[in-house]
This record gives sequence, structure tokens and C-alpha cells, in this order.
Amino acid sequence: MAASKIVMASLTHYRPLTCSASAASSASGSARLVSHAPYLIKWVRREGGFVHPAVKLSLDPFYGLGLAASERIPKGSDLIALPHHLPLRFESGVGDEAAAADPVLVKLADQVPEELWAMKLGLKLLQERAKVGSFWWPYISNLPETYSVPIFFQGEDIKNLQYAPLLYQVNKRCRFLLDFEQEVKQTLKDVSLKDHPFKGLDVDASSLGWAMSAVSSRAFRSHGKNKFPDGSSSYVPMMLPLVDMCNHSFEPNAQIVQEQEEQPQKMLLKVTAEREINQNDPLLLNYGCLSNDLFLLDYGFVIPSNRYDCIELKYDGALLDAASMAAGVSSPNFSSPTPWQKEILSQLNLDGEASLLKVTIGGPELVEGRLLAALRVLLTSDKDAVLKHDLNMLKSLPVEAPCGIANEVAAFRTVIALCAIALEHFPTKVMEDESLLENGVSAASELAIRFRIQKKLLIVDVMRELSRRVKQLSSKETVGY
Ligand SMILES: C[S@@+](CC[C@H](N)C(=O)[O-])C[C@H]1O[C@@H](n2cnc3c(N)ncnc32)[C@H](O)[C@@H]1O
Repeated sequence: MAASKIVMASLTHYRPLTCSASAASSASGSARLVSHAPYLIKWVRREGGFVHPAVKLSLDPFYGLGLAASERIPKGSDLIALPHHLPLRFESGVGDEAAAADPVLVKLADQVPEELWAMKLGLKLLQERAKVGSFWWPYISNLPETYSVPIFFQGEDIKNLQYAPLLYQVNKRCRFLLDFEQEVKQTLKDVSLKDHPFKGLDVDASSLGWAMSAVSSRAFRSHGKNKFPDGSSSYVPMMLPLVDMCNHSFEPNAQIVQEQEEQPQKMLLKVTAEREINQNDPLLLNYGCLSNDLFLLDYGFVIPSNRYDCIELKYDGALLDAASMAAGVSSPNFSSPTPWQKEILSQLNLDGEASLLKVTIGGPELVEGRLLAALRVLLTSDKDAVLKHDLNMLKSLPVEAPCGIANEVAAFRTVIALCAIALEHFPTKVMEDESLLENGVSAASELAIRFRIQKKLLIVDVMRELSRRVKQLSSKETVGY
């Protein structure tokens, strides 16, 4: 049974800490923990924060709740400013900034792997959710009741994603939640009610998943107080009340500005209008230049034609030989590189003990520089032609044909064949996916199908772009450049 199925099976609706899996789209994810939650804007103002008079909450049919302008707002205006005590951090205490977190909570948080930082802050969120009279209740009660992230998908919908790297991540998170549920239960079994971080309430994989998703889909990572020796600062994840009602766009009209100095009288951070905002326009922030894998895993949505989306594959000599031969390249030797080629592969971190074999196709680079360099180097026997260039040139797509046109054409053709192999791994075609959507499916299936359609379209786009370049290069070769 898929781990997520077990998370689903553990769902109960009577506990205040329990989350129901989203059987709905992100739009109807607008249902809140409390149906008539306290008015968020009023609370932020009452607590000393600033909210521009033209900023209002609004409901978007696709994005759920959001913020919008009730009248035109000039560029550069402050939209929201939050004082130090409003964000929810792992170690925050109202009236005492440096208040240490509860020792039992710290012990639990220490068991969370670094990459799942959202779970750590999620423990704090669960603690505040369980606390009667929590300072953050006006904020928490306004959080969505459900999330459309794949840890809450049924096993069938996880399979519907059809993309192994994401399936792996989803299963990993589900497994973590199930194991962590046991660890939490074990740690809390002898803790007295007085010291219990969740006031004696039951915490299971489902409530942990709710908290992790609430944080991953809403927290911002801002500069912390701790400075590293090089002057840079650590990143502290925080939940930013009201600010986190802004939805995402790669063309945002607002941005978060963090004050450099943490002075008590100053606001911790503010949101400003990056350009003029017209009446009724939504206020949009850029959550980051992320792939659809991360948008789906952390936020529960997929962006069509996402220019930062890519596919991952493993650098593997046998696969590359097969792709090259399928592309009509004669006697490729990816499986048996010469010593000088091997040396370059290890400089590219594609050979040797600490090698990093995951490479990507798509995204702004089109072909990851390390993969492109490896192809250029392995598809030539002309060592001198290669050694004329430094590694950065070999990795660069805009540097056209550094090892000659025939070599570049062979490299591109190999990537096109790799793409064709990747496409074949999907059990369905885009047209079949589209007809499934037309016939109507559950919200989770729809999300999974939309995700895989985008992956396939991305691969087709890369193939198209590289074929265009091959054609262009071939015509240069025939006119004797
Ligand atoms: C930081 S919250 C924004 C407020 C949220 N809409 C709400 O109702 O509370 C992020 C969530 O909003 C939704 N969202 C934000 N931007 C989106 C977009 N561009 N497309 C689809 N959903 C989006 C997703 O459900 C995401 O997990």
C-alpha cells in the first residue's frame, strides 16, 4: 500500500489537529480551519502592523483566497508591514523575542532532516494550533483546512504522476510522516500534560502532514540574525500573517523587503508595490523560480508552460551510448571514455566517488551545462580541440559549437534521442491525458494529469528547439562555415 494511502486511512475528522486530505481543487482549498475566522487585516493592524487602505482579501476561482487592490495603488507604495512579533518562527515568543522553544518540541524538531525544514516549523504551528488562546489564533484559524499537495493523494493518483523523480519525493515524504508519527508518539508517551507540547492532543501522520504542507506552501525564508564569517546570514523560515495571502506569479507586482537591522521600533519586513497596481488587480509575489516538481510538492499546484520546469535524468554511459546510436552517431564511447575524457568528466562531477549524476534537460539552460559539456567532450576524439576551451565554455549553450559543427550536431541529436527515450517512459500520450481531463476526474487526478502533461510538453519543446538548432547548424556546415 502506498504510504500516502496510509496517511489517508488515518484521517479522522473529530480531532482539532487533524487535516482532511484535499479532495478539492486549490480554489476550493479556500475552506478555512474555522469557517468564520477572525478578520485578519484588522488583527494585523491592531498588533501594530500596517495594511494599505486599498488592500483587501479576495477570492480567486483558481488560487483560493488572495489579496487584491480595491483602488489604484501607485508603484513603490508600502502594502503591508509586519512588526517583529507577528511572524511565526520556530523560536518566537510574544513579548520575548529570544524565548527558547519548548524543550520537547526542540527534541522532536531535532529528528527532522534538514531538507524537511517545513516540518520543523510545522511542529511550532501545531503547538500554537493546540494552545487555547494562542496569540497566533487569528492567523491560524484563517489557514486552509486542506492542501492539494501529493502527500495527500490516493496511491492511484501518485502513480498518475508518471514521473519517477517526483514519485520518489512523494513516497519519501509519506514514509517520513509515517515514521515521524511513531517517533512523536514514542517521545510524548511519558510526557506529562503540563509539559506536553500539543496539550495532550493526538498528533498523527495526517496532522503532521497538514502542518508540513501549511508551512511549505506559505512560509518565507528570510535572513536571520546569525551571520556567517563571510558576512552572509542564515535563512530563517517564518510564516508571515496576511503577507502569505498573496498568490504567486513569475511577473509579480509586489515584493517582500526585509529590514536589514532588527530594531524593535522598526518593522521586520514589508511588502511593497513593485509597479502600479490597478483597481481589482490581485497582489502577486514571486515564490521563486521553481520547477513544477517543487510547486506541486510544496504548494500543490502546477504552472502551465513553466519556463523553470525541467526533467531529471541520470548521467549513465550505457543510456547515452544507446541514445547516441539511436540518433545515428557512429561509435559513441560514453561507456568507455579515454583517460583525458574521464578527467574532464570528473571535473564536471560526472565521474568519481563524489560524483553527482543527476542532470537536467529543460529550464532556462535547455540542457544542463554539465551534460552538454560531457556530450561535446565524449563525442569527439580531438583532444586539442577540447582543451582549447575552458570548462565554462564547454558547458555553455550560447557558445556555439566549440568543438566543431559536426560535434555540436551529434551532441544535440543525442539529447533529442534522450528526450525521445524519456517520452517513451510515460505510459500515456498527451492526447490520452487530455481526453481523460475532458471526461472529468477527481481534483487530485486532474492535478496529477496536468503535471505529467506539462512534463511531456516540455520534452517536446526541447526536442523542437534542438531540432531547430541542428537544422541551422547543418545549413552552416553545407555552406562551408
Ligand atoms: C501562500 S498561499 C496563498 C494564499 C492561498 N491562496 C490561500 O487561499 O490561503 C499559497 C497557496 O495559494 C495557491 N496559489 C498561489 N498561487 C497560485 C497560482 N499561481 N496558481 C495556483 N494556485 C496558487 C496554492 O494553493 C498555494 O499553495
